[in-house]
Amino acid sequence: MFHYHCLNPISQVGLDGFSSLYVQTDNINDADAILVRSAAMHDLELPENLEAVARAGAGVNNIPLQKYAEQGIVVFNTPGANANGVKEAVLAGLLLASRDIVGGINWVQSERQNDLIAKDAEKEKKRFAGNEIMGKRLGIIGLGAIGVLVANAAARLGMEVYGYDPYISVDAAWNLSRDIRHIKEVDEIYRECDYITIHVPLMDSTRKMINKDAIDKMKDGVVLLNYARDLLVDEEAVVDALRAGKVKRYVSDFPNPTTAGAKGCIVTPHIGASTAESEDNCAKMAVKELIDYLEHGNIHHSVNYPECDMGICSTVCRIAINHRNIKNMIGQFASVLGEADLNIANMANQSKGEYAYSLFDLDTMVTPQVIETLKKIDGVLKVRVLK
Ligand SMILES: NC(=O)C1=CN([C@@H]2O[C@H](COP(=O)(O)OP(=O)(O)OC[C@H]3O[C@@H](n4cnc5c(N)ncnc54)[C@H](O)[C@@H]3O)[C@@H](O)[C@H]2O)C=CC1
Ligand SMILES: O=C(O)C(=O)COP(=O)(O)O
Repeated sequence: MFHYHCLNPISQVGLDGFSSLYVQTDNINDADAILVRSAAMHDLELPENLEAVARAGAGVNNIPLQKYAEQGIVVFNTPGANANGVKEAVLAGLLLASRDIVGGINWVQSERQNDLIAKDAEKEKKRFAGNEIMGKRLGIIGLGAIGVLVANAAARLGMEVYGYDPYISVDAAWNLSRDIRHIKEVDEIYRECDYITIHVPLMDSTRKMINKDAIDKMKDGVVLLNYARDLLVDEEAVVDALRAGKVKRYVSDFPNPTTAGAKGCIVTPHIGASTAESEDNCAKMAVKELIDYLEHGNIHHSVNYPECDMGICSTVCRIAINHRNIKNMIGQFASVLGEADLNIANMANQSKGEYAYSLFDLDTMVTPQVIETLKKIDGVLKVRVLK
């Protein structure tokens, strides 16, 4: 029996993927697994039995990945599962920044008692006039799951799309329309584009990457869109640039005291992935990842441990070991198992950065003493026995 705890509301369609082996608990301290969306986990006291965390979404800046890896806790996310939801929100952002749709709607609301509204609308509408996006140049920084969808959709709407991503994955490159211009220096995006949208993860290396220097290089009247994370942008600098007329509009999905209400900012309350479809997709993928890890020890889409898959165990038992990526670990595991007269039928070992993961399928049941010996090896962070 496994217990899971939800730190945020998680779509029931996804949770229905858990079998009767799983019970939802309100007490986080009972949890073997946690499902989370954007709740901040940095200061959270960790439950003792916690094996895994699944982020039903893409961004993992709310989770202390290294600290969890140190404790052998595998953190998953759900790559691409909410990308279409965000893509559609970005398309809305492009249009909201180009046409004063919100101003127009507000005017109609304010005039709702006016019997002459139809006639007055024809007089007033020039105040809400805008421009079209067709033919304009859109720069996309970050061509992952979301950036690629935005690029292809914008190209289909007639925009000239420039894409920049020095670390683009092979899959993303295959999915990118051939109409997208491959940009190798981000400055070219700053220099040439009428609209710039950012789709990179928040990490130390990307924090405030859109700063005053970058804005100074941009075209006058540029529109910036940020559906990724507010901390990627120096928003004080953006507000100054809006005041100076350098930036025309800043569209963001992350309200904070700097941007909420600031002139020229169009801010939504982090709703990029808040669609029924995205919420269901993320929850379904997260639940699948947890089940495969808790029951079979397989790791898919982890952000702090390597991919590792040995399918379903067809021998007597499987041992899963989370450990440091240092030399002679496999040698030590094999000698402990050999000395205990246990034959390794199948094994896998994968590493990612400082951490590694090993699976051993054995022909005989392992004893608690052998598990204790494995746990004592320097560099071992967690040992589990699975059937
Ligand atoms: N507003 C919302 O509700 C949502 C926001 N997000 C945010 O969007 C971000 C991106 O999401 P996905 O596209 O799904 O992630 P992804 O991991 O598929 O793509 C990120 C891309 O950024 C690229 N990248 C990393 N550093 C870069 C740099 N310095 N310059 C250019 N490219 C760089 C990577 O190579 C990768 O291709 C997430 O990390 C999250 O913060 C994601 C989903 C929903
Ligand atoms: O997936 C992401 O990175 C998001 O920002 C979506 O966050 P949410 O699940 O809507 O709280």
